[in-house]
Amino acid sequence: MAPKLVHTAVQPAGFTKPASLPSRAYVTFLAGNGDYVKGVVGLAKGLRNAKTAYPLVVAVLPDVPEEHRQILESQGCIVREIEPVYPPENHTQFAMAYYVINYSKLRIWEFVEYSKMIYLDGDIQVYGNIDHLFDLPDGQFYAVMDCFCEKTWSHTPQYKVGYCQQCPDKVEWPAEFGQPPAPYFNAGMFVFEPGLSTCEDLLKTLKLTPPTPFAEQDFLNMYFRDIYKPIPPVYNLVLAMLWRHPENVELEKVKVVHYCAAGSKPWRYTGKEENMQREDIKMLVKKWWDIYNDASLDYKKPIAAATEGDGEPVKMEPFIAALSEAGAVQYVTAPSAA
Ligand SMILES: O=c1ccn([C@@H]2O[C@H](COP(=O)(O)OP(=O)(O)O)[C@@H](O)[C@H]2O)c(=O)[nH]1
Ligand SMILES: OC[C@H]1O[C@H](O[C@@H]2[C@@H](O)[C@H](O)[C@@H](O)[C@H](O)[C@@H]2O)[C@H](O)[C@@H](O)[C@H]1O
Ligand SMILES: [Mn+2]
Repeated sequence: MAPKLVHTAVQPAGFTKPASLPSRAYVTFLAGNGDYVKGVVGLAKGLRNAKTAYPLVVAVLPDVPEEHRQILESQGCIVREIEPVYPPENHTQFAMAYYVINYSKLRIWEFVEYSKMIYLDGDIQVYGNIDHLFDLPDGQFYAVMDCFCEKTWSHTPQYKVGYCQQCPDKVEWPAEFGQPPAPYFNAGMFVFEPGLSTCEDLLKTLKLTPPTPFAEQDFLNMYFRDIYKPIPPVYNLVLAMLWRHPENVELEKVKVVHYCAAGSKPWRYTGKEENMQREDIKMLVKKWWDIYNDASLDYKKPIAAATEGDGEPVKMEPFIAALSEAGAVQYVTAPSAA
């Protein structure tokens, strides 16, 4: 079913897309009326800070309140409502109970006005320009490999034998277990091509696939297994890599940070959970807040170019001066951090 266009998709400045570029956009997913909207505001400002040429589309579930949608639009986001997607009836124990809502992420394959998109979780921040990923060859699914060492993986055979794809030589995959697991990606960030037939097939296949602990991440890994191409961890630093595989991380080169470790969501950070008092974690949380609170990164609505009758552009300065004197012109600022 074609996505309901709840808000007219405008090409906001700050994400100005040169006319010649093919239709590309970043896309994230927002559910509920809770605090993840802060994550998405931070992401929108981070992409602006990284000087991306492309807009940020936010796929929102119907339960995202109008106030949150307006906050996102005031930050230059293109807000698109999607229909929820639920897994088949199941008694699966998801790694996190709320993962059941994450299957709705699959709706982004319906955004066919874009030829290529980069999906980013709302708890991700972009610290360096990654627009070049849009130029990766079509027909593949690009994402960063995950790590199996966190407790969230304790249900798996690899966790039980201490095998991790991040260090395949450290613990041999036991031959009696058969083939080692195929390369497995973290579904917080990926480069993909929307397509209605792919979307239909995803949803049809989902109906026949028993849910598993990592919900849509497991499903996407199974579905795209044959065209999955790993990309370097600089494009999605799963924070646990800092203590699980520091030898695989060059923090100064990291462009994308994924605040998915327990206790690391910056807008909820208390520092109480395991690993949360690490200097690198505290630095990365501060880095996120510096962008979130930076008013210079708030979206500034472009003033529509007006022209005199003879087609000459009108000089806007005098009008702006008069309006600002009257206190009528102000830029929307991000919601308070409170
Ligand atoms: O209450 C919620 C939970 C999740 N999400 C979205 O779903 C994504 C995946 O969830 P999360 O990042 O918490 O999973 P993790 O990567 O931490 O396992 C989030 O980044 C958000 O974009 C949301 O909008 N509201
Ligand atoms: O719904 C399943 C979720 O699975 C993933 O969560 C992470 C997180 O659980 C970490 O705590 C684990 O350590 C990590 O391995 C795991 O991938 C994605 O980041 C998220 O976008 C979503 O797909
Ligand atoms: Mn995440």
